[in-house]
Amino acid sequence: MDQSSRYADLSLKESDLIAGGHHILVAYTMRPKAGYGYLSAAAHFAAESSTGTNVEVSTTDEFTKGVDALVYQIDEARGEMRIAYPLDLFDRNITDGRMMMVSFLTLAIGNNQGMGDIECAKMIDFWVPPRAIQLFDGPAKDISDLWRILGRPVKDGGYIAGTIIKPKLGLRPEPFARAAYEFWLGGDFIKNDEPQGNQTFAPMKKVIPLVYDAMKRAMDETGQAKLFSANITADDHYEMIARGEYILEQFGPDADKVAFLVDGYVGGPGMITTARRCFSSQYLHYHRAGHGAVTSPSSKRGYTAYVLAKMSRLQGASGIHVGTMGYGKMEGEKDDRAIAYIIERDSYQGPVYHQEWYGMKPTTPIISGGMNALRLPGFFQNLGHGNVINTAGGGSYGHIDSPAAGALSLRQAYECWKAGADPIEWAREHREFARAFESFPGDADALFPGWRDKLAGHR
Ligand SMILES: O=C(COP(=O)(O)O)[C@H](O)[C@H](O)COP(=O)(O)O
Ligand SMILES: [Mg+2]
Repeated sequence: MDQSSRYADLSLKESDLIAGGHHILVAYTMRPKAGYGYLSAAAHFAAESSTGTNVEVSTTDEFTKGVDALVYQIDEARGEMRIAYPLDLFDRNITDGRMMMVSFLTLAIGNNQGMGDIECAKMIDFWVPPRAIQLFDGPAKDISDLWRILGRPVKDGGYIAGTIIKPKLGLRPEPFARAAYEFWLGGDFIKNDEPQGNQTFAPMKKVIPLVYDAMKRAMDETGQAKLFSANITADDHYEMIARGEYILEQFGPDADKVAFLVDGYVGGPGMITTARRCFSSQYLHYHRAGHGAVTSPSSKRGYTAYVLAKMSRLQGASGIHVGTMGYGKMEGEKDDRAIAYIIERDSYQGPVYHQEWYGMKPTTPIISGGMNALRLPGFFQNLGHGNVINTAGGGSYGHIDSPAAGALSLRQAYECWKAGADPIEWAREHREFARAFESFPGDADALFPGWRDKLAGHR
């Protein structure tokens, strides 16, 4: 059945839809299966994503048609379509009338992901009107809160040197806390790796008091504040709250130095909102492990990493992983910069839509995955600034001198970029940075050919 007379209106102008502010606009790449026309497949997609199904139903009335999603633009040659979703389609809380991300996802990237006449469809951008910006929580805390705790300027407070406790699993409580202490002697921020929680060999109620003790000792030793991002991910929201409350109680007077990490892609929007609303005084760290299943450029379905990051700001993530833009170990490209810019700026032209955030707090880009001091100067050069959290697990615990030296090498790498200095020259004056060349010789050879000769006598 061709539904294009009802679910498509190619005379609609995007500028009018934006000026009206009554729709969420979504851009997809889409290919129909062989034998299906582009517009009729797109219209069926819009029907399944809003009011319709594959046949006409007798219960439809005139009001129903007013909340149809409408295909307003197609480009068959490029395989792209754009759909306008009326705001009224989206579910609202009974408690406070607010919008929820899960409703956006069930419509805009729900049943339409498995349709018989659609070969593949992937969301590449979306635009939310001012009213929807008002109705999503947005972040409660942002990087300025961390800078304040660290005693830095609250604007452009700069690079936060972080790590992930490694090995990923298999440390018992004492070695875990020791690993934390050793990094904090040189760095600012430690996160649980995303699967670390309450394993039987490292029970949270043993680990957390030891981590707090390690933090206090590191703060005494260095005279600096330290930050810990604790994983409270759990299927059951009561369990998440129990973990969060336990951790805050244990950190007592230093509870402001605790962030909560949530595995938000595998856990879903409900987990993020549980953390956002139950612990609105804590920095909310969105870990996106698993996202590659839908965001990878090799995946022709799902949504992009840009879309994931943009959604996380609406949901209220204080920070989200944005990849390493080709400088680390995970998939990524230099122009993944957009993923950082859309969450940290108040106004940004994305791949399709220009978004205004109307003062919604920013979400920090968290740079993680195979990073070390040698890879950082190029990374900052590409991004154009260093106001990020960087967590380097292997890059810290893989430093041949110590985790503290690993942490210092990261900070020195930031300072090298900030000074506009040549990394080899910088290494002559900065020992921990120089020793990163010895620690990661494969990277050193690839990034700084001839480094051995140039640094000879300075190591
Ligand atoms: O544990 C790590 C990195 O460890 P290491 O520093 O040892 O590589 C993170 O889970 C990934 O970086 C995910 O980040 P992203 O979602 O940005 O890819
Ligand atoms: Mg990890």
